[in-house]
This record gives sequence, C-alpha cells and structure tokens, in this order.
Amino acid sequence: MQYINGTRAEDLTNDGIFAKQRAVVPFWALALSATAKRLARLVVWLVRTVWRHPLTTAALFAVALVWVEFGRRGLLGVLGLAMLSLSGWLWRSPASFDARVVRPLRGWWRWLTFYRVVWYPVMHGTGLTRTTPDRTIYTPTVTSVSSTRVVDTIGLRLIHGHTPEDFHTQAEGLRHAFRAHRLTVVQTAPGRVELRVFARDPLTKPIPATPIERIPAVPDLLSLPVGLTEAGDVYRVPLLGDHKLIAGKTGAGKGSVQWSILRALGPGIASGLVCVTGLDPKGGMELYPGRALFAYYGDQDGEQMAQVIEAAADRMTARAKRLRDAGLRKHVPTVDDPFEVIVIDEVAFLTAYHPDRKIRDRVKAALSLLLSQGRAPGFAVIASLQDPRKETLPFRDLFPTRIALRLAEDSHTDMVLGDGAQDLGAACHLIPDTLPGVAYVRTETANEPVRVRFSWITDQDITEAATRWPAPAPVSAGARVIDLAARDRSGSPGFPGQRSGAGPIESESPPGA
Ligand SMILES: Nc1ncnc2c1ncn2[C@@H]1O[C@H](COP(=O)(O)OP(=O)(O)OP(=O)(O)O)[C@@H](O)[C@H]1O
Repeated sequence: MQYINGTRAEDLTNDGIFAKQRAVVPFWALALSATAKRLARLVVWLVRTVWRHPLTTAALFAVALVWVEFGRRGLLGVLGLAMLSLSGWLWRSPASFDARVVRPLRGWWRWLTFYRVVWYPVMHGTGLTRTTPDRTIYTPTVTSVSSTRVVDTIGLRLIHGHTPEDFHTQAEGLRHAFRAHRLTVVQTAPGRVELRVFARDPLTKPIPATPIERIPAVPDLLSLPVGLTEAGDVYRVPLLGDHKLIAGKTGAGKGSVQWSILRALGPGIASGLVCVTGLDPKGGMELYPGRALFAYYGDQDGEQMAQVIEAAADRMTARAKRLRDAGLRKHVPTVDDPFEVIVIDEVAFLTAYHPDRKIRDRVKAALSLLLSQGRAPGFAVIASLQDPRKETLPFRDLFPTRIALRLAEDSHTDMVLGDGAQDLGAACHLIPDTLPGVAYVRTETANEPVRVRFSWITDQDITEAATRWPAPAPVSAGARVIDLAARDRSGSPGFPGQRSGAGPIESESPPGA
C-alpha cells in the first residue's frame, strides 16, 4: 500500500493532496449527544441546588405534598399559615426577620439583576480571574449575597493562589466597576472574603442622640449604642474588657465619641453599677458640663489630675489583689463593686506637654498600669488626643480599640489604627471637616477598620443626662478623690448619702463655681 505524508493514497483520491479526512457523524447522533449533555448538566444543577438549599427544598417538597394530598384548598391554607408565621416573626423580631429574610431576598434580586450580568467582565477586567494552561478560566465563586438599601455584601470563595490582598489591591477598580460609593474587602475565614459594596453614604447627616427615655435602664456594657455604621446599622461598642483611644484634629468630634459612650452609660452611673472618673486638662471645657456624672473628677492643675488618676490606679490594684485572693480571674460589676471608667480628655497634655516632668511621669506610670492591668479587674480607660505621635502617648499600643476621626496627615492613620489600616481603606485625612463625628474604628478582634459616625450629643443632651443620672457617692474606702459634682449638688463638701469609709478630699473650685 502507498502512503503520502502518512495518509493512504486511496483516501486522497479525488480530494487533492491537501484535503483532510472527516468522520461524518449523523445528525441524530449529534442531537442525542447534545441533549444528553444538557440533561446531565440539569441533574448536576438539581443535586447541587438541593444540597445547598435543604430548607427551601424541604419546604417546596412539603408544599407539593400538601397539594397532592389536600388539593388547592389545602395549599391555600398552608400558604395562609406561612404568611401568618412570617408576620408573627416580623412583629416579634424585626431585626432577625430583616437579617434572615429581607436581606437575602434583596441580595438574590441584586445578584440576578446586576452582579450576575457584570460578574465575569468585572473579575476579568480587574485581573481577578485565573486561566489554566488548558485555557480554562476560573472566577471567584460567589457563595452568598445579602443586601440592604445601603450595602450589598457579597461572600466569595477565593481561587487557589489568590489572597485577600489581591482584592484589597483591586478595591478601587471594583468600586468603579460596580459604580459604588465605597467598597471594602473583609476576610471572613481562610480562603473566604466578603466584598461590601456601599451604594450610598448614610453618614452624611448628623446622627441625633438617642432620646433619653429610650436609653436602657441597665446598660449592656458589651454593646453600648453610640452611633451608626456606614451600612446603616446601629453602631455598638463594648466597654467591659476594653480601653479606647480617640484621636482627631481639633473640631473632628472627639467630644461626641466620649459623650455618646457616657450617655449610654447614664442609667448605670445613676444606679452605681458604673463609676466614672473624669479628667479634663482643658480646665473643664469638655467634661465640666456633665460633671455630675463623674464620681471622681479633676480639671485644674497637673497635681490635682495626677492625684485623681493615681487614686484610680490604686483602686484598680486593690481590686486586682482582692480578686486574686478570692481566686477570681475576672471582675463582675455590681453596685457595691462597680465597673470603673476613666475618661481623659486631651491626654497628651498630661503625658507630653505638661511643663513638670514629675507630673508627666506620675500620670504615665498610673495610666500605663491601668491600661496594662485594668481590663480583668473591671477598669476601662477612654482617652482622647489630637496628636497621635508616639512621643505624645508612648503606650498607645495598649489600647485594644482605636478610634480615628479626621486626622491632620495621612501617616497619622496608621499611627492610630495600626499598620496597614490605610491600605485597608481607612482614609482619616480625607474625612471632610463637614463630617465631624465620622471615624474609622479598629478593634483587636477585627483587622478591617469600620467606618462609623458617632451620635451628635448637644450641650443640652449633656446637661439633661447629668441632671437625670448623677453619680452616687463613691464607695472605695480611703480613695483619694476630688469630687466637685457632689459638692456642687449638696452645697457642702462631701457626698450626700455618703457611705462610711468613703473619703473624698477637697480640691480647687471648678470653673465658674
Ligand atoms: N457626631 C457629630 N455629628 C455632627 N456634628 C458634630 C459631631 N461631633 C461634633 N460635631 C460638631 O463639631 C464641633 C466640634 O466638635 P468637638 O468639640 O466634639 O470636637 P473636638 O474634636 O472635641 O475638638 P477639640 O479638640 O477642639 O475640643 C461641635 O461643636 C459640633 O458642632
């Protein structure tokens, strides 16, 4: 037999030397194979959907069963019952109804009508797809979408080899592609990230203070409502087991952070569950209007304020010893043994700017003790400053929660919030001066900073809170305290209804007293 270029010569007869041989497949075979492929895909999709949505499948199965067994009437009855249960759920717990029903449904709709259409072009355009050598293209898998009017939260499974940083790098590209106001990337688990796509900014208008009658009678020390998040939810902060550093330029709204927290603590202050110390190196300009809330207070000279903070550190040490002797590792706040909060406005004045080095050293020693050992025995420090450099507050790393309002320079963001905060989307130097009270908050439990706005607490709100929730007499025996509030209220030194053993000492007069 003769071969030409490896092909039998007889096969090339009448076809010319360059003709290719083709196998002729009958049409019915082609149609059969295409149908079989589609059927196989349908079965795979069905199995996968049933596996991924067992509850929905069970519900649909039950509905079908009712229809078969009881006909149309039975079905209407079941649907009526379902509507009634959903209404009951909405009435009893609107928050969980919103989270479990409204947000996923809205997310599903957003996925179908928007993200699904643009998903591949956007991922490809931002370089977040991966092509294998056999030219198969992989895109990150969307595992969930839930939406509010403000934000779409898209859960993603990363492609092998991708990291959350790849998404952080492309965040700006994604934001423009999705036509969003802001976009953040949050790692939720190894190999998983969440894209938060913000359609608009709910923080452009001041957040009014919670009406006084709606503030809970017993504050939840692990979840105090203090403002609004950029997702439009109430922003809550824990105070038990925490210290908070507040940094911001003058006029950035540091006062609103302090007062939002103090106001939420109000009923606890009045009942004695929470005991607050106030230090205001600006001569009382910030804290004095609410002085009745403070069991211990100082706003005059460095000596006075050093005494107040040293007294707090002494109480902390004494309590820690007491707990240790009782074999306890954690303090549980009670009226007899309250949770203590030390609020220091413009702390840099005491730690860096005060002309007397001895005062600075005494304050730094007491403050570092409270910060390093105060959490377990039930002491929390809330300190604010304008200049976040290390020289002004050497132990800023001891604050688990950092709140950065508008800052003077871009480098200050990482100084306050920690390394990489700016890369993660915190742009404190870009917060406009028209948005006082807007801040980025980073906690020790979450890497990604959260953008929030604290409630705007007016002078009237402060006076109202101080009148309604004055602090009772402190109970710590022998504490070296300077109390101006009680003296003002009673018109005499000491506390009305003071317990035996309590030892307020007299100090200088408050401004305007
Ligand atoms: N959360 C807020 N919402 C709306 N406006 C606010 C808010 N906080 C503060 N403001 C406005 O900004 C002004 C300055 O706020 P604030 O005095 O709290 O700033 P600050 O950072 O404490 O400044 P300074 O360091 O000079 O004391 C307030 O008078 C108020 O008008």
